[in-house]
Amino acid sequence: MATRKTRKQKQPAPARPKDSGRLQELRRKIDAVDQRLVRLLNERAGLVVEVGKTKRADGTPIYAPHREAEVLRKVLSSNQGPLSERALEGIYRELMSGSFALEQPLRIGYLGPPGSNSHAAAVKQFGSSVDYEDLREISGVFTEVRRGHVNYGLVPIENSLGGGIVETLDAFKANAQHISVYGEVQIAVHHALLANCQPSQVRRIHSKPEIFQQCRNWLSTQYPGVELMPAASSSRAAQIAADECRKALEIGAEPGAAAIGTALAGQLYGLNVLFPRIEDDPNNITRFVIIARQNARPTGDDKTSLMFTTDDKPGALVSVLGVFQSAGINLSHIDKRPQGRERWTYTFFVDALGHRDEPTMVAAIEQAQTHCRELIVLGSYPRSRRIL
Ligand SMILES: O=C(O)C(=O)C[C@]1(C(=O)O)C=C[C@@H](O)C=C1
Repeated sequence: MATRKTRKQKQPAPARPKDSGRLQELRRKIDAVDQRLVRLLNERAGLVVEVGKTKRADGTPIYAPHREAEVLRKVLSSNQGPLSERALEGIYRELMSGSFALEQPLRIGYLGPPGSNSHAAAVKQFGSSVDYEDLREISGVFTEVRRGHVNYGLVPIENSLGGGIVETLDAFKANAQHISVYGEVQIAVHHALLANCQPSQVRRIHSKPEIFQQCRNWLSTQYPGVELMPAASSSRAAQIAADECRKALEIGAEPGAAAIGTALAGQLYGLNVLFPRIEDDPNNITRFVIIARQNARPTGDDKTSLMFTTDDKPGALVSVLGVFQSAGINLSHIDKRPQGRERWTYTFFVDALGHRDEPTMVAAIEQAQTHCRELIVLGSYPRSRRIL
């Protein structure tokens, strides 16, 4: 019997509700504004091209944090809304990222691989029009800046929960004569538990030691006794955990490896987010510094980072700090690392509010030096007040 082909009836496409006349009119207006915006953006870009020529002719650094701070201050203070400050700042950061491409392409080194918190901070600060180089160690970021293989580097310096990042402080000790702090960036940091197994199957968690510290309470409640494996960065930890899972599956074993890292690292290396936001403090912030081979100019709202070792005598540290107190200079950060050559002597790291070119700061540094074996100004740079 001949089968009768049932002919598919062509269904009429569901009627799309027509945009109202009002919506069409508003969109026409937006299109007209966009045309004006593009003209204005290119007028700005034309000026930036000229700035680039001038800078290249006289050797002025292309990235100018003091000028960026000024641009953002002026733009944000003239903003009457309804656009939020955050949205406007994001637009301007991306605009200035585009400026680098017009003036001279920039290369930024950070602690990788991609998907790390350093990567997130670098992209928030430098936008999408620069080149990035992911480096394996914090010390490697210093080396590459020093050698000129990258124009700038971005390294974590302290976390609001866990304190100082020892590798960065030690790298400053090793490179202080050649590297300047050129800027700072603060970002909100959220950690996720990433794995390819059920939560109850996790046997081993990889991450950066500082991150274990930032999730200490959560880990001790959820995973007491689980093996914590240190890695150079959280994104490296995600790569390692993903590799271990793959190998376990290949031999038919249970994939018990997990990592603590960003949700982006999970996506990049093929791990699921088992638990998001496991940091003990929901307002977890990490401060990064931008390192360079040049000094940043004053803006009127700056910080100066200093590194010093004191004389081995009672009250030496108090004397140094007292100099800043007497000068009315606020200190926003203090940290210490073993000095390395003599036991129980320390290298101190201090951030003072003000620029190294300001007369009160010049005098205070000179006076502080009299109480130190060695004092090095690591750099002055615009103070960052916003969390990106
Ligand atoms: O004014 C400069 O020095 C510029 O290079 C221009 C510009 C900008 O787009 O406004 C771009 C990059 C700098 O870091 C600062 C500002």
